[in-house]
This record gives sequence, C-alpha cells and structure tokens, in this order.
Amino acid sequence: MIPTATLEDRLRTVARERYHDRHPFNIRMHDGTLTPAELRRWVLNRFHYQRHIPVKDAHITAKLTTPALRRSWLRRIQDHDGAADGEGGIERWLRLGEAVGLERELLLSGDGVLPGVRLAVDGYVNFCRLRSPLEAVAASLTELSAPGIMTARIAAFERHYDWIDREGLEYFRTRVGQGSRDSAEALALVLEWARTPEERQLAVDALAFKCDVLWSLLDAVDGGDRP
Ligand SMILES: O=C(O)c1cc(C(=O)O)c2c(n1)C(=O)C(=O)c1cc(C(=O)O)[nH]c1-2
Repeated sequence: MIPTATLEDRLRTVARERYHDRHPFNIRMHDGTLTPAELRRWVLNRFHYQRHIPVKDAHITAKLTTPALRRSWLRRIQDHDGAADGEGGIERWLRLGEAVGLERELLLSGDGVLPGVRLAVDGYVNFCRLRSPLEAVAASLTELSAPGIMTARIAAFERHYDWIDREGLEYFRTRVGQGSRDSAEALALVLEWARTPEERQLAVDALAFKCDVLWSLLDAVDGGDRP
C-alpha cells in the first residue's frame, strides 16, 4: 500500500514539473518579451478558459453528495461569477482585457478564440463532467502551483509592461489567496478519497491531464492567430 504522504508528493511533483509556467510562451511573458499583440491574444484566449471554470465547477458540484461539500464547492462558482453584476473573477478578467486594450464586448463575443483553445477548454469541462468526483477534484490541483505563477506574473507585468494599467492586475492579486485556499481544500479531499493504489493513480493521471490542458492552451496561443 502506498502511504498518503507518497500520493501528496506525487501530486506536488506533477503540479510542479508539468505546469505551464515552463511553457515557452509563459517564459516569454514573464521575461517581458511579448509584443502587445501577443499579450492581447493570450488575454482574449484565456478569457475562454476563465468563463468555463464556473461551468466545470457546476458539473463537480452536481456530483458531490453532502451539503457541506456542495456548499464549499459553490463558493468557487461565486468567486468567478460574483454575488452581483460587476463583481467576481470574470468581471476582473474583463477589466484586465480593457487594461490591455480589448473591449469587453469583444471578449464576451468569443470572436478570435483559437480552435486549439476551444478544444483544450472543452476537454477540461468534459473531463469534469464525465469522470469521478475524485478525478474531477484532482484535476483542479494544478492550483497548487497557481499562486506562485500569479505572484511572478504580477511582478513581471509591473516590471516589463508599463503600458498596462496596474488596476487591470486585480484579477491576479485576488487569485493568489483564492488559489491557495482552493488547492488546500482540493488536496485534502483527494488524499481522503484516494484509498486504493488504483484510485491514487487515477488522481495523479487526472492532474497530469489538466497540466496538458493548460499546456495545450499555451501551444495554441503561441502558434499565432489564424490567417
Ligand atoms: O493563470 C494561471 O496560470 C492559472 C492557472 C490555473 C490552474 O493552474 O489551473 C487556474 C487559474 N489561473 C485561474 O485563474 C483559475 O481561476 C483557475 C481555476 C482552476 C481550476 O482548475 O478550478 N484553475 C485555475
């Protein structure tokens, strides 16, 4: 039997070693060498991911079997959708869009989202819709690495892209705390639920799949716009 500590180590290793902070496009973003057009392409395409996070969290919530679990997962939907119009993570991402020069109407229209990004996001939503609660929750564990990448991103944007209004970075500032809390909560559930070696392997594989989703998204953005 593999002890629980080993599963946590395996998950943390996957979340670290296969994370999209190592993707060439992310490295260029943080080095400050993206052109404004490239940065806009990333913000526009990532909005497609952002707006689907509460959809996938609704699929996960529907699989949870106790009021306490559903209540805690519902909070994630509210983090993104807000308690009212003009609040929440999706609204903050729209403001990031405006700070880089993209009209919110353009982001909301979905125009310009790359085919590879649509496929990656569909893949993630459908994975959480079709797989077990263990696998769906384990897939969210990329967020073990998210607070680190967000902190690095805030510093990189402030340093290298001074044409972007700092207020636009509020999405990332808010996500540092939310991501730490969400990943701790998800990790505790996965460690509790994955009791057999097979279940532990499913959790690790789910996390590896999610790393591939994020990697594919950046591959598509790195490939440039359609002619
Ligand atoms: O910018 C990023 O690098 C990044 C990564 C991730 C992630 O690691 O999954 C998320 C986010 N951002 C994010 O903003 C977010 O709301 C989020 C939700 C989830 C999830 O799987 O439930 N991941 C992420």
